[in-house]
Amino acid sequence: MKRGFLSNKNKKSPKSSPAPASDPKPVGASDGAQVTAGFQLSETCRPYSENPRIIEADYRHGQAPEASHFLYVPSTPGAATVVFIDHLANIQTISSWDVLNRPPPAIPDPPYVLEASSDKGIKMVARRPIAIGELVALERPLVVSRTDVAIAEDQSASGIFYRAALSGLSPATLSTIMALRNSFGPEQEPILGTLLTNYQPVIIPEIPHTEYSGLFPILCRANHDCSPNTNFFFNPRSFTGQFHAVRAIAKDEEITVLYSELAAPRDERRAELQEHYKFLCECSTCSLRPDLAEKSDSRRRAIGALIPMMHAGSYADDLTLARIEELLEWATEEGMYALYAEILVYGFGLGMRLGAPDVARKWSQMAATAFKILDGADSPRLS
Ligand SMILES: C[S@@+](CC[C@H](N)C(=O)[O-])C[C@H]1O[C@@H](n2cnc3c(N)ncnc32)[C@H](O)[C@@H]1O
Repeated sequence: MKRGFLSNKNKKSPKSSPAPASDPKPVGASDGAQVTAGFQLSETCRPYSENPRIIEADYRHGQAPEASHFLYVPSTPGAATVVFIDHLANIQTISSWDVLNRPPPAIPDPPYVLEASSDKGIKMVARRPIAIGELVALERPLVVSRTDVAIAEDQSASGIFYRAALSGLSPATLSTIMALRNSFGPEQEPILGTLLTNYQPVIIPEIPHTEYSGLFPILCRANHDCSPNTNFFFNPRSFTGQFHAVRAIAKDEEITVLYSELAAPRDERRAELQEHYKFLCECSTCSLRPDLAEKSDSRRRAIGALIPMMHAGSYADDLTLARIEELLEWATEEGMYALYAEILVYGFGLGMRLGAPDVARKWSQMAATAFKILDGADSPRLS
């Protein structure tokens, strides 16, 4: 899956009313607000409930269904390690989830270390060989925000909204967030710049049709590669972000993940990465010599052309099993493991349509194996 971007940059608040004239100030101590220097609830915030600890982000929205609220977990003032930013109805749903009261599972002997890189800031590196399908890293998010969160214009560019949202987190959590990389310069408010640099996509099946972004403070240290060696999967059962190795990773090899659209030619991938993450990709695929780069581009284009049909479940009349075989081979050689799995599912459908049940069965089994490698045994795609 493509990395999640916030789509809130110009999102208007649900109901606009005049901005308050004065600077933001903390609400009274009696409401239990954790106030950290520079991070405080704005004067448009007001407590909604103490346990669960929910703050209405902007009372000027009145009872608008899409008015933003903050939920802090755990509720104890000063102890929160996660903030959820969402509409009230979803916030109330989330606050009832027992999984958030349980510690996440731990990997006893994590196979990675974080190191300084010569050119990319911090990087994640394998400290021992990692097997294909191995769970590499796992952690809870510190921030989970719906991607289309409504923020009043007077609170967005100034950072008031996000300072308020983060103000209820524990000081240690806040420090962790503020130590993360911000690849945006003065063009972006610093907290939003940090979130945009590091967010990963979160799908919460219990809340369908809503996209979320999550801030995972270790996972976000992994750099991008156009043929990544891990897949990011958000596991709703444990409410954790996870990296699963999609091929064997050697000791000392950098652990990478995908930030961009895989099935796009190099120039498009680079343009997208430059725009959203402010770097020029020089991964091995982007650094191929011209003839090989052209070959890679045409293969990725061909796979990309299939995606709308895969999503629609439609099949061209002239599509053959041999063509699917060819695309599977290209996806493997291009290191596009997530798309390889999707093509297998699509090929299963084609095999059934063309009266080739043996081929269909083989691809269905291979798809199940691929999903287990990509997401682990909890993959929703295995059911
Ligand atoms: C989510 S952070 C990754 C971790 C980051 N290296 C750090 O120091 O925390 C994203 C930022 O890392 C850098 N980055 C990630 N992948 C890169 C790559 N393949 N080449 C160069 N810089 C990269 C870019 O500055 C990008 O905006």
